[in-house]
Amino acid sequence: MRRKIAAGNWKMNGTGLDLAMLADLCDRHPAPRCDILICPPAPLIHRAAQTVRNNTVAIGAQDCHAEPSGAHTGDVSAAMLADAGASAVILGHSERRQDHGETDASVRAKAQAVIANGLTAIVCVGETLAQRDAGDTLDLITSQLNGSLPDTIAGHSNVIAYEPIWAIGTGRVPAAAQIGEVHAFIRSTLGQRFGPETAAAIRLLYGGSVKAANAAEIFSVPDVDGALVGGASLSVADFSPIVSALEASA
Ligand SMILES: O=C[C@H](O)COP(=O)(O)O
Repeated sequence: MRRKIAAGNWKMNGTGLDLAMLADLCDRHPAPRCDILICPPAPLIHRAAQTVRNNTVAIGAQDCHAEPSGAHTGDVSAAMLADAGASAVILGHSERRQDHGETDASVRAKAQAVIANGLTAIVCVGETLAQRDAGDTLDLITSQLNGSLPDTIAGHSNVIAYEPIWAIGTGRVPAAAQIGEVHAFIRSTLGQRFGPETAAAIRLLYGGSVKAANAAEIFSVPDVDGALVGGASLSVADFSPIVSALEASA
């Protein structure tokens, strides 16, 4: 049975003042029936991990370098993130693919580093509106999965987030049937490459304008094991109801 995940991606938002939200979140979900993960900006990871220490919320990062150390100014390694208290790393988010030219190959190298350091890799895939309108969604997802995932993975150490780019921060959400089609396709594609047992263990998250108002419907879709939430993860008032909706579906 896959344990569901409510993951928050703060993106480039938040300062130390915003960490109070984490204590509130822990208080509101003292014994959650799903994993709860918050990925703040890198400078906040250590303090965030201290804030939630021994509690119900895990802390993750939004990116890392593929190398363990060296002359890579401004970058941080997976080992450094683990040392700071992170237990997961988001990789290949469309904003990083767009803003920093990240490729499937670089995402794959980062995923290998993350898994080698005992962290959970959350690998993001998803199409643009033009790709969807052209009928290319499933081909694009296939090539992103093939290129971004290492050859050797364990189900429990990998999460895939399906984030249609046109749904991110726009308030537009695919129909439940569209989400279900892509998630079922991802599960089947993973099964062909890694075998049915591993594919059945990998958690598949949906991301893109998830809010309290639409969470229950999204979580009712087969093969949706949780959400990667952007804007609505910045406050307890917005995020806690999403966690509750996921707990209710678990
Ligand atoms: O990583 C999170 C996604 O990009 C979704 O962001 P959003 O919930 O603000 O649409």
